[in-house]
Amino acid sequence: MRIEKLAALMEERGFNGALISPGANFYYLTGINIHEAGERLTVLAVNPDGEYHLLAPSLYQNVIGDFPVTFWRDGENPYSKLETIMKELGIRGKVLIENTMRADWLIGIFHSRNSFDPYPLSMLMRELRMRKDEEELRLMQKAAEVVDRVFEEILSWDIIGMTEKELALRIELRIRELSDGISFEPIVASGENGANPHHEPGDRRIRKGDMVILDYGAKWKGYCSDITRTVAIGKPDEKLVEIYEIVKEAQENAFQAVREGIKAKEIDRAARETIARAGYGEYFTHRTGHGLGLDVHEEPYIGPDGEVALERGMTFTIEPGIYVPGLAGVRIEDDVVVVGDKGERLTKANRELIIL
Ligand SMILES: CSCC[C@H](N)C(=O)N1CCC[C@H]1C(=O)O
Repeated sequence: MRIEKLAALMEERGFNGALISPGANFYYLTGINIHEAGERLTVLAVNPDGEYHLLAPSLYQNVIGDFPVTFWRDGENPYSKLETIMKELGIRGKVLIENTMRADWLIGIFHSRNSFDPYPLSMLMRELRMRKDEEELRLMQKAAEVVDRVFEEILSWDIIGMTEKELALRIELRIRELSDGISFEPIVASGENGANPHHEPGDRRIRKGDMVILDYGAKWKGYCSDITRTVAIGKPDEKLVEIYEIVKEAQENAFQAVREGIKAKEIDRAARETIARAGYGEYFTHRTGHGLGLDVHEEPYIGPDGEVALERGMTFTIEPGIYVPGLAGVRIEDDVVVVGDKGERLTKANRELIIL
């Protein structure tokens, strides 16, 4: 069981407990999906002996099932109940805290039981979650198939004249129809807006001569996919074709570098050197990729500082880009898994320059 694996690591590293709020780690450890806990305190407490107990709001009574739990009702003070749970499990001293726990919960916990020294839970969870097992890979493959299918469908839509917002909404709707939901809000960046890698779709209408970056992802039973393709609207300018081909080559070179044992930064280097050699180094303004799983951004990060040595079952994106202010952006992204002496693409949509 995953909670036992966490407890064993806690014991080995000298931690006396862990406090885990809803999110990817909580779901990974319990299989329970707490949707929208919001301000209502919800915490899983685990000790190094492998004992655990959940504190949850009573409105989740019908979601939690057969799990050791104390419920609290609106109007009660949940912090004193959590204090009791922590005392019973002997949680004090070096305690791991979910990195994304809300600050108001943290403050409440500190005030009711301040006898602990906090450490980020990610220190241990990254070791458990970075390598995916067969079942996780199967779910990630399903999430990847959804985004490949959506790309095929986009190619048949009449997108000239649509605003970025309209196209993003249509992509989101289609992802939601085919999967358990989006892994992040789709990015549609047309023309000069493409120079912002995280552009928020706006009212600009897609028109002839544009390069359009489409970056979106689906979720399948919690697991994420994340794909980017850049398409041309009408015959593109020669410079844009040149940029497209450089990004495609950088993405391929990084993919070819994937193998067990190599450090993440070597994958980044393969992409970065390709773009720098072509004279566009200053226009590649982000890391080459990021780990992918229950979170859309997780370890291992594929950047110039990536010291993680790749292992079989690790999953991440490879997504170099070139962003020229005032002109356009091009990014090509696939989801990849390490399978031994090579990588395998989970996303397989056409990477050639497509002119719509
Ligand atoms: C979660 S929003 C961004 C999704 C996108 N695919 C992405 O991860 N990136 C776009 C530019 C770089 C990269 C990132 O590291 O944010």
